[in-house]
Amino acid sequence: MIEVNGLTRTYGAHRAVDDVTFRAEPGRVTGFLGPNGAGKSTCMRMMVGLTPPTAGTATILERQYTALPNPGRHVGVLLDASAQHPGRTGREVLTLGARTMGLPKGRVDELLEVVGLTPVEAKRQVRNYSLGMRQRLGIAHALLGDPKVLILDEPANGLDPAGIRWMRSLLRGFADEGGTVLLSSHLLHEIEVIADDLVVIGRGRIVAQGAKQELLATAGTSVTSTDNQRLGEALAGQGVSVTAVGQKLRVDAEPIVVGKVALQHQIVLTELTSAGAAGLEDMFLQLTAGDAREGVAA
Ligand SMILES: Nc1ncnc2c1ncn2[C@@H]1O[C@H](COP(=O)(O)OP(=O)(O)OP(=O)(O)O)[C@@H](O)[C@H]1O
Repeated sequence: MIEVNGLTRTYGAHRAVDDVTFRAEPGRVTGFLGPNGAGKSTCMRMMVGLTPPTAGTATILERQYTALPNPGRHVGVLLDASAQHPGRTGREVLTLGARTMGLPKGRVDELLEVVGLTPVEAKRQVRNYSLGMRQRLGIAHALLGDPKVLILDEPANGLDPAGIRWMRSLLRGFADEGGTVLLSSHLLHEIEVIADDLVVIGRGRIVAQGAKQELLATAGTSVTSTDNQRLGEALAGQGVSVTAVGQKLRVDAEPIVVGKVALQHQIVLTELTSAGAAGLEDMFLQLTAGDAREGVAA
């Protein structure tokens, strides 16, 4: 269990993290979502004692991280996969970790196998690792002490699709055995498959949180038609809330309501679905609007 209460961090006049409160429960994967610069990493750094909070508290297994004896045996942390000493080999990194935590040497080989780093790769210096290999090494390091809690900052960064699938099943298995997982991402679709709960942060503040299924249920309907303008007006005329999202409309009503209104007004629908994850993504973009940096669309 991770409990964060009123966590705040200011840098000068800038509130990087502003009164953040949430819990990550055992047996569940909690996705910590937000656009670039929202405050995810700063929050996670405060949880593990690397950045002192301006106000508020964070406890892991009911204690502050810095008060945990042999913390690696309780909490696995991966904040920056590139933070390892580049001159050490992967095996050396894990061996050092195992020694610090008082673990048998055999644990290193076990973990290398778990994360799919081959013996040849384990002998290479970290400077020659790809980002995906560094993430695997970081996950191995986080799992080394057989912790009950995992705190992972953007662990999918640099992993290929097979790697992302592997990581998902690894974290699912960890949570299914009663572990607590908190993982951050700025990409919803990356963690929507695996997360049970979501905490959405924008400009340092929590903008939404709850069980993913409940958030999905509130995501409404996604619709496209040959005349979105008229359809939007017709729906609004019936008191239904409508938001334009790109080429689509997101409607706070069941698909059947949208279909009936379209029929009444003789508007041809080209797509009509429960918004589901796409709706959640729209919601995420709206909730964090103003935080996202606009760029040239891909
Ligand atoms: N040491 C620092 N000094 C000043 N400002 C900082 C410092 N660390 C973070 N910030 C600011 O705090 C805000 C939150 O940054 P943070 O790295 O926590 O965001 P994030 O959600 O993890 O973003 P990303 O998805 O890009 O990793 C940003 O505006 C950042 O510039």
